[in-house]
Amino acid sequence: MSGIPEITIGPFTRAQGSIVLPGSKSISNRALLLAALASGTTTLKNLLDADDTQVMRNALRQLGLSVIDQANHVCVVKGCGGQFPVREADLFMGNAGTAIRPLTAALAMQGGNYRLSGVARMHERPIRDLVDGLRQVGAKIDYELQEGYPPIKILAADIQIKDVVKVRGDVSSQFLTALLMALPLVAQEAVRIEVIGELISRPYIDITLKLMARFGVNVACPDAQSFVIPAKTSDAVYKSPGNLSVEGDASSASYFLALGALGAGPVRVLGVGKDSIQGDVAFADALALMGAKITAGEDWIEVSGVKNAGGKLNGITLDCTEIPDAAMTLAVAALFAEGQTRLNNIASWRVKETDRIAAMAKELKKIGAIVEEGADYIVVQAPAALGDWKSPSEGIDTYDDHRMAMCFSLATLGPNTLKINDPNCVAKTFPTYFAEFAKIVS
Ligand SMILES: O=C(O)C1=C[C@@H](OP(=O)(O)O)[C@@H](O)[C@H](O)C1
Ligand SMILES: C=C(OP(=O)(O)O)C(=O)O
Repeated sequence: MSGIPEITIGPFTRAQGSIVLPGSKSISNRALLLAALASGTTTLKNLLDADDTQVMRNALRQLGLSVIDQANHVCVVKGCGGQFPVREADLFMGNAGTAIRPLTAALAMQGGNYRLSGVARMHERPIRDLVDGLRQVGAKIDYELQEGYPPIKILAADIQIKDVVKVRGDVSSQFLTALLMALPLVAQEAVRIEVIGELISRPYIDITLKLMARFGVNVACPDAQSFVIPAKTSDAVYKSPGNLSVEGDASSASYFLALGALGAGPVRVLGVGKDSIQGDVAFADALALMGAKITAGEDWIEVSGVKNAGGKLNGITLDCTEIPDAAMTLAVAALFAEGQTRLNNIASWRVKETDRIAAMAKELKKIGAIVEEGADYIVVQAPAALGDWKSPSEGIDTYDDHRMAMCFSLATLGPNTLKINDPNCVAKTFPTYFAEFAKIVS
């Protein structure tokens, strides 16, 4: 990433305006892969243009697909009907979990030889539960460096479908998502995927199921831990829906919604609303619980300040397993709340772009917050008085984590100027973040 080393911004007192959200990362990468695997041509509208979707597009092109970017975030994908034209490839997946995990599963069904690697941090992000799931159907996958982590090599193998495939769901839901999207390609008989133990980040599974249904594959869910993939009736199991419009990104919306609460608002996000299929729209409910004034329509949400007369948010205790990404925004909003905010069930933060619990705790403390971290929780208490807010001269470190940079931009609604290091890491999901932020704050 070409990078300016830092930006120094704020302090701001107001936030007001509206923003058209970029496309959802989760929907974009699922739609790209399903369109590639489908029969027919799919025109994707409002596709996210960012690092995570770029690595997916590049990988699909390397695999022999026609993936044509057009103006205004339109992308046209000619599907291959289930079999990638290229049988050997070395694919770079950056730090995109939504690219490497689903693609690994789809490639393991192909009977070709592939290598998948990423940035250094990707090689510290687990993939074992997915590999274990794929090995149950005969996939041959080797770890190149460290057992359980990318880079991985997929070797040509005969896939033998079984009636039950088991997968753990407590480290990442993306492993289940990957199996759900890939197994229909080889399901001569119906296959039941059984989740062992807790399933975190469940709303992302619902996104997967809804998109698979758009491409013609309907998965049954007889109970919360089981998913039944129907037996395939033709070689090309996925069928293009023709056009598919990607919703605005609900996780990206969270920063602007928080701004609407901290800076009196109104701030309106356009592109997600009551009809969204993304779990992170529940961030608006969490913000309401903290005292923000929220209204919503089918495809917009607006925040106009805070309900209570003092104009301050109140701290909350929340189980965040269903909103792991937007929960980070709550941790920084907690800087502006009366009382402490406790975010529970966030162990997965530790295996994402960085160890987000440790990073969040360290940087919030630099600003003057009182923070306690545990294996799977964080407690944040605002600086006691205005005079206790600090503006660290070394700046806020962002750990190559887009969400750290976006979250900490909110702290500029405090009393001080803030230096944010490596702001361009937002390119992972929201390259224009700071330009949009600048339009809203004053
Ligand atoms: O499937 C997805 O699109 C995602 C699932 C979540 O990951 P986990 O399931 O690892 O929590 C989320 O944090 C990530 O940004 C996107
Ligand atoms: C966890 C995230 O990304 P990934 O899709 O790489 O898991 C995220 O965007 O917050």
